[in-house]
Amino acid sequence: MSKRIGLIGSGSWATALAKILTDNGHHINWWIRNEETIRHMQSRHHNKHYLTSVYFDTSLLALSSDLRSVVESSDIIILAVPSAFLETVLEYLPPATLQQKQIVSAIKGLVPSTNTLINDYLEKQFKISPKQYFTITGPCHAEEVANEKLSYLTFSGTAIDDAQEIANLFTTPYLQTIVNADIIGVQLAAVLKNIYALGAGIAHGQEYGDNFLSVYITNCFKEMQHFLEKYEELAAISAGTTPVSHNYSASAYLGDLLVTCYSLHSRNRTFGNMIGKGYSVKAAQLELNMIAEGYYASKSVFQMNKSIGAYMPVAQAVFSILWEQVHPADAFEGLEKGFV
Ligand SMILES: NC(=O)C1=CN([C@@H]2O[C@H](COP(=O)(O)OP(=O)(O)OC[C@H]3O[C@@H](n4cnc5c(N)ncnc54)[C@H](O)[C@@H]3O)[C@@H](O)[C@H]2O)C=CC1
Ligand SMILES: O=C(CO)COP(=O)(O)O
Repeated sequence: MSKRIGLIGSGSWATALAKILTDNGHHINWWIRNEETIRHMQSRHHNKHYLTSVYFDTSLLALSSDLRSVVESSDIIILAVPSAFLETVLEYLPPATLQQKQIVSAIKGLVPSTNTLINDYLEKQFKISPKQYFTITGPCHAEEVANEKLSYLTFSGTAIDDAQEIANLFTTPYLQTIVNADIIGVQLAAVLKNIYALGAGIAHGQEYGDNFLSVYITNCFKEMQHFLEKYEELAAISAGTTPVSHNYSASAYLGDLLVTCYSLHSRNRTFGNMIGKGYSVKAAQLELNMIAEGYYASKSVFQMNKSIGAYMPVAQAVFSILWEQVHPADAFEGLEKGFV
């Protein structure tokens, strides 16, 4: 019997994932927070707020604002809400309801209140074991999925056969899937690239050009590797093992950094661009009306890095602009001389 799929969230990414799954003929139990969005989807067959051009075969959708019933009627639970809302969304869900389920995080962020990876949060709060946990990462903007532009997603899980089975649900003519066991590395790479893309937007807003941007991204990539190496060194010391290495040239690493820094679809880049042009954080958030994960991530990574001790001048500069009111021109001037 095929596994029942539950999707949690109704922003751009959840809507894109629902399109991919329903294009493959899969039925989805879909948790949508807002009853009005559900009614609109039922009567007009699309999400009135996100990816409005995507129309659904609603006979494949069981829409509900009751999270517990969606979870209880599904075997695979896909989390696709912004990291900042994850704790509130799951707040009243009894941990027992998630047992025996496969949990797939499509979130590119850390839990901001504790600066933890999603798998660590789920293990602590819901006793989700590493074998139950999977991630979806890779360079893929929801808007291009809506237009069926060929894209690649990476499915990671320590239970590699299960990760492959989950990836197969998503493989379509416009979506290729890649599978690996690297859940920690791909999550951290996704968190960091959001910070760097936000910084790329700031640089653009400050009127730096393409030449600078390429040097900026090169240095961000180095910084990402350095952070991950230090992170793995510490993890290995505490586990008494040898450090894990990552395939940094894979598309979930370099590819996602590039697309998010360059693409005009990127919310992080757009948000940064406004900051670079002089908007306040509040004004940029209101104007964007979507979530730029890099805003929260810059603070979480700054705090995490107090114990990791990686040399991260770019992430530090983005943090100082967003959270310490340092002027973008001053922060970027500080970076200019150090780039290689
Ligand atoms: N949009 C994209 O192309 C991609 C997004 N992602 C990741 O997917 C995750 C979700 O992002 P998007 O769907 O793009 O976000 P979005 O900005 O498109 O949607 C925001 C969602 O948050 C919900 N929301 C707003 N306030 C809330 C609250 N107080 N409590 C609970 N929910 C609330 C909104 O209803 C909406 O469903 C993020 O971690 C993002 O990094 C990953 C890959 C691609
Ligand atoms: O993760 C993404 C592309 O791979 C989406 O990035 P943004 O959140 O910046 O739009």
